[in-house]
Amino acid sequence: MTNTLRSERARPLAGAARVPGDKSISHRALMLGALAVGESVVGGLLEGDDVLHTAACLRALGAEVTRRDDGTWHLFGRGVGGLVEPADLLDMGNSGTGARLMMGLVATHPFTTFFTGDASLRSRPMRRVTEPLARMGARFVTREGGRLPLAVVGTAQPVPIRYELPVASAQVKSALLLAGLNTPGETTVVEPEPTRDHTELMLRAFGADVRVEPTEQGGRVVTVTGFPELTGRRFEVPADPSSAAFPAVAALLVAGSEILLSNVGVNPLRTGLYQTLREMGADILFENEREQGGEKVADLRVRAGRLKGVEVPAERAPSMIDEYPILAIAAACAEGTTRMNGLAELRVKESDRLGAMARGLAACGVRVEEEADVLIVHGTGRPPVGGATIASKFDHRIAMSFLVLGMVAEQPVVVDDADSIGTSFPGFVALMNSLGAAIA
Ligand SMILES: O=C(O)C1=C[C@@H](OP(=O)(O)O)[C@@H](O)[C@H](O)C1
Ligand SMILES: C=C(OP(=O)(O)O)C(=O)O
Repeated sequence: MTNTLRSERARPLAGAARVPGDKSISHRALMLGALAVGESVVGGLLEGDDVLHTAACLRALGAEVTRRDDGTWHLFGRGVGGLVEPADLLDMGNSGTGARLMMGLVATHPFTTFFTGDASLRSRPMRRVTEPLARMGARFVTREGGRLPLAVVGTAQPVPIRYELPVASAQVKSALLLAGLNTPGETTVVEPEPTRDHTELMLRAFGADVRVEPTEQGGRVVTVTGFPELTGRRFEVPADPSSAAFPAVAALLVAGSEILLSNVGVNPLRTGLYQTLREMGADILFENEREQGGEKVADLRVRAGRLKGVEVPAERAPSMIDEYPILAIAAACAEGTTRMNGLAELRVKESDRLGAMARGLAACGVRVEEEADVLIVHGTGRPPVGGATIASKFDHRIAMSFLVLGMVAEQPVVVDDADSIGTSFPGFVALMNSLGAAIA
């Protein structure tokens, strides 16, 4: 049976909440803990399905990964190059990050690994990682289109490469840096625009030598030196700014709201949504800004207010790539037109998010235009009609975005299958309802 959810008009949102741990950082903390020598302890880990799949895969690769009753995760790693051949397929579930980073990890180990995932992940492009990893010496057996299921035949004699990313992707960059750990010499990735740098920051914290230099065109050159001695450490995962986006936008849209979201990661390469919302006139404060384990965090205070449409430049996409669905909801309630540029990558996420937002908003009475890589939303400054049932296509961000729309729309919004929310935001419904939503 599918888990249908219905979101009705909310009362003004009030109170404080802490959204779950950052998904990107959680994957990386487990992976580096599995490569480090000695014990690593991770607090605040996201216990969503995507990250739990990564934990299970690392166990299959020989690392000791356990959860204690106090909620901390304890890892005893195998040392760089010490992973062992898994006895079965690795199922990455719904997770593009898990699949692509893990493929990098095993590509420079001398054994064979078989990867699969759910229907959504099996439709996503993998050539973007197999192509550069093949240059390092790994071989791949893939289906038509280079999609999962696929086999990685890892190389015993990896060669370091310098690779220019054709698309800005933190996942591809990270896959290559992780492959570079068990490779002699220096592995270099050139990114056309800066993307989230959690891998670089965490590699350094675990003891690796990582150099980052700007390019003249505004990109970055990232270099990792092979065979570092990674040492186990304690790590506290901040709350996920991509998850905080849902209660934050809900509080902006429901009149009379004021909420506080604590301990949210505000790495500048992740905060494009908050910058855009401020340009739309939103009242969002980053209070008590501080640093935690090499990452910036803050408490977000959000107050409701009127928003106006804006143009979002394509260069901002990497810093808010997962936030366009919820931004489109804010745009639908704003006064005037919002034009979001440079969205080609949205077509290859858990679903075609550009198409899904355009169709869902139109069904809720919003005037939208969809181009190949542009979404244009015409807001009227009044709440949309709503009243539609949205096909979420097992995409967590589509499901959560339309449940937020239901909180302000004239008529309730129904999401046909909300199980996907557990991939990134377990406890979403309870948290939103504790603030004032009516989702059931
Ligand atoms: O590196 C990461 O943790 C992520 C990178 C982004 O993907 P791309 O690298 O495909 O842009 C993002 O969409 C994903 O949710 C998480
Ligand atoms: C795109 C996302 O994740 P992934 O690529 O890891 O599946 C996301 O969380 O929005």
